[in-house]
Amino acid sequence: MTEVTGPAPAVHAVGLGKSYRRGQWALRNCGFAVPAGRVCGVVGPNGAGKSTLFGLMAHLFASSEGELRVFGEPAGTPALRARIGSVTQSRPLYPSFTVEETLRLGRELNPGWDEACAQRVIELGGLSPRARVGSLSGGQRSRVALALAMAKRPELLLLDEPMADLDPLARHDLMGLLLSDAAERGTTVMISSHLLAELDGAIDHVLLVQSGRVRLAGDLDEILDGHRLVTGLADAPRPPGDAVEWRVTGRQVTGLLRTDSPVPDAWEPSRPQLEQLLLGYLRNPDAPVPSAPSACEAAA
Ligand SMILES: Nc1ncnc2c1ncn2[C@@H]1O[C@H](COP(=O)(O)OP(=O)(O)OP(=O)(O)O)[C@@H](O)[C@H]1O
Repeated sequence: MTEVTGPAPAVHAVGLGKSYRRGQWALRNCGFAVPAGRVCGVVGPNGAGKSTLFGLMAHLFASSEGELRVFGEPAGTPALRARIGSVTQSRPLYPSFTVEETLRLGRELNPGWDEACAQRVIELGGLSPRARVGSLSGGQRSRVALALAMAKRPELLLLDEPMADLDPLARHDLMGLLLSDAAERGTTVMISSHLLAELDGAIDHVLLVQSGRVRLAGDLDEILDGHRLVTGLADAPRPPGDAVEWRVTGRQVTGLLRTDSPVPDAWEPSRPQLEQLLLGYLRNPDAPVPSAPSACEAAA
């Protein structure tokens, strides 16, 4: 269980689980807390349970067990609806509406609507306001979905692979806009992506979901500081610390260790990059994980 003191976290899960079919758990016994104002990257392989977690946070469906609180309130209360903006993987939009009509709907449904923000996101992509949503490309529809979610001015922005079908320049521009906007307003952002390099430098909190478990959760700097990437010769005695993985390349060995202690002189230590850390854990689903808040049972 995660003990949390001080102001309520933006998202707090305790023993959270979701089963779509009896006996099959998409998520099980997940515990984590994301403080308000953070940009949290949600990463993990296909089928890990990320979208399920986003669905629970947005209360698209209810959990099967455990507790999920958003800003201290149980997920799904009517009051939370106005405080959460969400882009789901399916990007549900009305295909017969034009871009302009879609934004008008957003404006009418959301009291805190920020028209300038919506227009900025749309114009950055050069979209015609009169284009029908059904005639847009996947990336253009993603942009409309993102404009709706951002212009709502939510306190928590849930973005499930929002940039997946955008071209590299559009991704770069929109990520910049999203991050500067979130920093200015103190918005909590939860964003999933398979592009780990894209998250590097953008997130300050991380949630690694694998096989329905949360394997790593916490402040990104603290997690990186708690690991060492070490390089040495294959026959050198291995340094102490829990090894996430060892990889041999010729006579050289590289290890990812869970330790913040100095390593013996025979080993060249460095702080891992985000991608190196996450790939290490993803390649080694049975590697030891840091104890406590994030620990959860394997999905059945
Ligand atoms: N509506 C559903 N009905 C039944 N099973 C589902 C449903 N949605 C997801 N699942 C199952 O739950 C598990 C987690 O799926 P989820 O979509 O949450 O993974 P994900 O991490 O978002 O994957 P991806 O990276 O491919 O988007 C998978 O085994 C999936 O088959």
